[in-house]
Amino acid sequence: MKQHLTILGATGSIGVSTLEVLRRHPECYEIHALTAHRNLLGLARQCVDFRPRLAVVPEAAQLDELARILRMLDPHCPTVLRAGEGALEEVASAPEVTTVMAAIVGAAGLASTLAAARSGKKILLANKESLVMSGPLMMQAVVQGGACLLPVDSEHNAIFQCWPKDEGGRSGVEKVLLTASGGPFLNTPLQDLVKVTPEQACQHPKWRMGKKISVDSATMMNKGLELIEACWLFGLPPEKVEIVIHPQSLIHSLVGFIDGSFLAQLGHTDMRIPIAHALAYPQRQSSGVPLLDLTVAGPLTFLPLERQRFPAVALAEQAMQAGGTAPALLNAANEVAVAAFLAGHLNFRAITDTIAQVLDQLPTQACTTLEEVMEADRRARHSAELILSGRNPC
Ligand SMILES: NC(=O)C1=CN([C@@H]2O[C@H](COP(=O)(O)OP(=O)(O)OC[C@H]3O[C@@H](n4cnc5c(N)ncnc54)[C@H](OP(=O)(O)O)[C@@H]3O)[C@@H](O)[C@H]2O)C=CC1
Ligand SMILES: CC(=O)[C@@H](O)[C@H](O)COP(=O)(O)O
Ligand SMILES: [Mn+2]
Repeated sequence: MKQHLTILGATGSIGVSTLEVLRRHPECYEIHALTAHRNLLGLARQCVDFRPRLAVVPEAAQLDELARILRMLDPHCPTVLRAGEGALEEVASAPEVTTVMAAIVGAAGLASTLAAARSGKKILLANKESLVMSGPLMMQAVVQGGACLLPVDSEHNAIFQCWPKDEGGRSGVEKVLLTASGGPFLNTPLQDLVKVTPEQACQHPKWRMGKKISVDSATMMNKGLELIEACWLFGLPPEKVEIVIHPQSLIHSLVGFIDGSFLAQLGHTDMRIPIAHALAYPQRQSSGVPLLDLTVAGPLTFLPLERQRFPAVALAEQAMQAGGTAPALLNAANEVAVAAFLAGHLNFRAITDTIAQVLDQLPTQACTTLEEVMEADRRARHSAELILSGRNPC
């Protein structure tokens, strides 16, 4: 039976890789909807190529321009255009949709991912921020909605592939080893980190990704978010998730067992592998990526995490331990600080300093609803913006 897909964030790095995998298997997939934010030309081209039933943008004011571009590229394209926040949730939960690729970046993806969970979809989760912000709420929505949450993030997809398949689902697991490349500044002298540029921070040594996640990899907030993501996906306390630096990024993560075995997943640094895996699960399908030739891969090296260089990891661990709104505050402060860094308004080191200040200033509260999570998100953004504008937040 064909899967009917909505791709949230179709114009991004993950969205484009997803479409490349789908193109290989036209007999298996039908595209219900593609969504984008600013890249209207990219979205229109995808509509011409893939003929989704719907194309969605966040703002009604963008619709005329999108329609004009689409008419110019292909006057006969049958895709219907929609706009508005509600439209994202609608295409994530429509009854005819079986599968949702959650690949919007940041908190903007939360409501639509949650809608997919509540309506029982197969969710391919790239948008880690939505799970970080709303852990218990999202996991409860998955269970109550009868959804199937499959990790696409390369590390979590690797862990999922190595995870025991017994009934309870965790027999004999001692810990999880989350591999980290170390990012572009693994060997940069610490005193030089204040002057690194957004261009340098976005030059990830192993992966081509969107700008926000690239900066997160450089500060290693990406690994902090992934630690929280792993705790929710696999039901682990943070102390069972260990981060190890693996600069080659060929082992995507490992599961360690009480008998002394490690299971690891290896492959090229190409997101089509975890995307193809999650799409076809529990079957396998070709991704377009060949197997790694181990005789030419070179040595695989591992180093302990240098905590002084990457203070973001401790901030994420503290937020996970604190629970409640703390991970949402962490995520929102990070999004504001990364955007300020990318805009040239903040030095690289000040990203984590800003997040630490926000977490110090705002109390952690219990939260059980989407509205409470979004309120925490708003408070942290406000607080971070006041800090960045040099005013004293109250
Ligand atoms: N890239 C990768 O290899 C990996 C990414 N991830 C995660 O996947 C997610 C996507 O990352 P990536 O593809 O790199 O990011 P990109 O920046 O490349 O793409 C982001 C996508 O989200 C859309 N978008 C951005 N803001 C909004 C908004 N406010 N409302 C609706 N849509 C929006 C963008 O639209 P437009 O382009 O039209 O503006 C684009 O389609 C992130 O959560 C990231 O952490 C996880 C593992 C690996
Ligand atoms: C491809 C992927 O999953 C990214 O999250 C990647 O892991 C980033 O690399 P590092 O965060 O390890 O630098
Ligand atoms: Mn990852």
